[in-house]
Amino acid sequence: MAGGATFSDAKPTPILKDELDIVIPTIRNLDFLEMWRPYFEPYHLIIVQDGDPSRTVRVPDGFDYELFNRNDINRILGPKASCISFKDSACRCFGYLVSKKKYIFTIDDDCFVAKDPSGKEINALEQHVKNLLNPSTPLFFNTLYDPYREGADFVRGYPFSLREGVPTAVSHGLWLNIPDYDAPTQLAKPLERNTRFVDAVLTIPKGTLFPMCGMNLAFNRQLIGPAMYFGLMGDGQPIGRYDDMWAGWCMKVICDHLGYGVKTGLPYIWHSKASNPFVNLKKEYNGIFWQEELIPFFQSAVLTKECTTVQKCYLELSKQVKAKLGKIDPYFLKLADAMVTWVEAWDELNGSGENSSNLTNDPEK
Ligand SMILES: O=c1ccn([C@@H]2O[C@H](COP(=O)(O)OP(=O)(O)O[C@H]3O[C@@H](CO)[C@H](O)[C@H]3O)[C@@H](O)[C@H]2O)c(=O)[nH]1
Ligand SMILES: [Mn+2]
Repeated sequence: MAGGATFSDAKPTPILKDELDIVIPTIRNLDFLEMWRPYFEPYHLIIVQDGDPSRTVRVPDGFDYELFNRNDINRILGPKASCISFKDSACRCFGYLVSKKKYIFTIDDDCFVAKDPSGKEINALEQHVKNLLNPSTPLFFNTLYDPYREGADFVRGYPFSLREGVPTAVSHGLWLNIPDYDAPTQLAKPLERNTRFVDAVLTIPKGTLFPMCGMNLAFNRQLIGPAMYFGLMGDGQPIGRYDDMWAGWCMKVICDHLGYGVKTGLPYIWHSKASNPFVNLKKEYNGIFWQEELIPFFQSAVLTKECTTVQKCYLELSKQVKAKLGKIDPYFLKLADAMVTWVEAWDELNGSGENSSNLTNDPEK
């Protein structure tokens, strides 16, 4: 062909390369990154080292990262460090605080690259970005799942007035192999593994809460960052393994109020490690019965029209936590205060977000 097209052999720039940070909480070495290298190497990592700050975390060569241990958290936040959990994966939210990027992907260090039924490796980061850059449909359920996906669309009867969708704030990925079961379920079904790959992304309808798991999660930090506080857990706290749940409930109430969407489904990661169910039972047991009162609280939480920014919504929620949940346990009074401290720390490091209510509805902007 005369003058045939020429193709440079330059690799395409990884999507959102300079707009996304990968946040990893860890008490281990990070050899797991070797498997993720093709997907993560172009991105900046924020490693939050939990536990003993004098321990050295081994990070494979070639990654661009910042590492923060407890000494760094205390140095950067001063007294406000009290809102960041110690000896619990909830510490990861410090990474959201110090990031300067528009998007966050957080992943646990026992999560590996999964394969789809065809045997192809799943680029979890790429799928999360697709989920975040495409709108959500929380106001009317599309029975053919994600209408913005290649080869799908809105089905007959779907109102055209709603087909623009709303900006997506959170993309909640799932897990093959070890599913995110609570301790009682883990104890009852120790050998159960999740082998079911469901090729779907769903928007969680407005007004519906869900159990958000933090091990394979991405979000638009600019839209919803101040709400992604992983509640006080671990050392000195009467509850554990409910940090991500707490964040998910607060976040969803605020997304519903501000008109943002939350998706769940693809991408899958391979969760390799079943943590000890007996240890988990000790951590979770308060949460297992407290949640029977927490869920109705969030289901009935009302945010007024004065709540025009995420911070204002979050501070209003913390007031309601203090007023209505303190009777369950004094822990919730401490948690309500920690929620305020988190917003203060967020505003100190990132500005008050007064203009965040003027965010465009264009998920690209
Ligand atoms: O004290 C700690 C314990 C762990 N980490 C880091 O946090 C993640 C998760 O740790 P792990 O995989 O051991 O914990 P899981 O029982 O699988 O639970 C996690 O998965 C979700 C719930 O199922 C939720 O994300 C976690 O609770 C790893 O990166 C550890 O290194 C920590 O920082 N501090
Ligand atoms: Mn795990």
